[in-house]
Amino acid sequence: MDSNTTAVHGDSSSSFVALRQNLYVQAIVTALVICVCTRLLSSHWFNAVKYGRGHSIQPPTLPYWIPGLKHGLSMGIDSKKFLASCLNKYGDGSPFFIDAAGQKLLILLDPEHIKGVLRSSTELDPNPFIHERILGALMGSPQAAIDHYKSEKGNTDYIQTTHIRQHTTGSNLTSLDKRLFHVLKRTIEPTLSDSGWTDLPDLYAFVEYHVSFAIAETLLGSAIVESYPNIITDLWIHIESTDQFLMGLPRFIIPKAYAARDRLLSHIRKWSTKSESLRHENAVDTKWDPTAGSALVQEREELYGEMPGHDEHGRASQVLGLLYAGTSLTVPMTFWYFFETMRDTSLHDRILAELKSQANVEEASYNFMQLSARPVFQSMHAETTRMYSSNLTAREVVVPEYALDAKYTVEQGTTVLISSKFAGQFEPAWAKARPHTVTRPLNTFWAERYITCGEDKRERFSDAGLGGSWMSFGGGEHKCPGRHFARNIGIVTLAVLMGEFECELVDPKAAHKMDPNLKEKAFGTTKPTGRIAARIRRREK
Ligand code: HEM
Repeated sequence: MDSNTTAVHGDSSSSFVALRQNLYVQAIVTALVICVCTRLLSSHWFNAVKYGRGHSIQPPTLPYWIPGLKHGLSMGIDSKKFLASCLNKYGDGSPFFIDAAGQKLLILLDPEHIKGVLRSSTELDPNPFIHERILGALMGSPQAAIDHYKSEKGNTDYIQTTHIRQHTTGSNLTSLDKRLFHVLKRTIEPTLSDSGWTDLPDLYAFVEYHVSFAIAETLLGSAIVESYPNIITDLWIHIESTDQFLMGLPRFIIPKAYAARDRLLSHIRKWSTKSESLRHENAVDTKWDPTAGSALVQEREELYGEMPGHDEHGRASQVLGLLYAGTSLTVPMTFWYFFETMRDTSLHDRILAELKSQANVEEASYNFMQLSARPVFQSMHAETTRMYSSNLTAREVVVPEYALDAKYTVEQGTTVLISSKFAGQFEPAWAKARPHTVTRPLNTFWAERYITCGEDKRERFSDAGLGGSWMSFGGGEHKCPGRHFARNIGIVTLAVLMGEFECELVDPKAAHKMDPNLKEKAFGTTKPTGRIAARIRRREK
């Protein structure tokens, strides 16, 4: 080969490489131009709808960069953070859509819109989301059970909500409180050293384990928690995988989450079958039984057992649903309820005095009914859930059109989402509804935010006027039926950790540094950002 040929080959190959590079560059530039134009156009549409006049129009969709996919990529990468960043940037009260590749989600923050939506249970229904996503995708209910919930005869939601409410109020609640108190005390006791303090290197993990265990045993009985030592670990793997299950991710992407759920469902199925045969033999204590559990779950098993699609598989998913509902938000709330009390010396002393005033020495317990009526416990619990409970309330529009206000209307099939944490931090609405509540900024914990004083100078708890702003338990017909139990779980935990034991932070200043950024995620468990060291001992009486 002569040098000329080599030169020609060299020239042509380098110009080919240059051409190819040029094509890549062109493709990248074209994609960038398309994205920038899409962003400019979608911003223009967004502003035109948001600031323009109109009647019966759809709320605007947030600006996006990628045509077709729109917000799909950001939602897929981290929906909790993406939703929070949208609310931080565009959360001035105007409704807006997020469009994840065609799946449109309407985000509300204005309390007037929120109240309207929660009141309109005929037009906006949580059940389509609950049946398909929560009971189907998250709890693994069999299709036959889901078909029954969706059928015209399936008024299961009403039945279960009424039933839970009945079992978590009045004297039934007192029985649950007492059981919980004894289980919590019993499980913590053997972990303490015989003399002096016991170190707790991670206070959150300590509270998470013991409170979850106490709730599980109170609801389901002692047999299942004893025969399945990893129940709490598996439960929290399942809870922490909620958004992946809801997105419908398959088993090969989240194998650990599916394995944990499989184990939970399999143990619950065995438990359910055993409980059923004991109940049929009339061999259970119907108030609370070590194997069959609380009256609440015994009756619930009977109720579901009579419904189509509810063999042990259908029932097990429902039991998992109850265990999940009873722990996923309650346990982190209980941690913050206790932690906020511990780190404020005057609040700590006040709460301890209240606990002592309701101690029942003969029964070695407390009058939880009285404690739960005390304004400070109620207000503190409302404040804890306002700040730390990070849940989304969901509704689906089930009528052809729903008018949010004079300007905006949404179509059938629209999913509406409300973030309790962002509603709880939306200062203009709080200031307008109850100016006194913003005497201290909403990004700080104020135990007495909901306490009012009447003419008789008596303190009262009041959430009047705050519907749509403080909505940690949702609202309307579907308002959380377990909310009284949730509050009392907090009170029982204070009675055990403060009244029966003494607990203190090793380094309160270091603990403050573990405070999470509350506006970083729109939903998901709110935990401290690192381990909080504490110590515990028996209280001298
Ligand atoms: C601090 C703890 C808790 C919080 C923040 C909480 C919050 C909520 C919220 C926001 C809803 C949706 C309400 C709506 O759509 O309007 C809900 C529903 C529900 N909660 Fe709770 N909850 C807690 C504890 C509990 C407990 C302890 C139980 C039961 C033992 C429970 C059982 C339920 C059930 C069954 C529903 C579904 C109601 C329905 O579909 O109509 N929750 N909860």
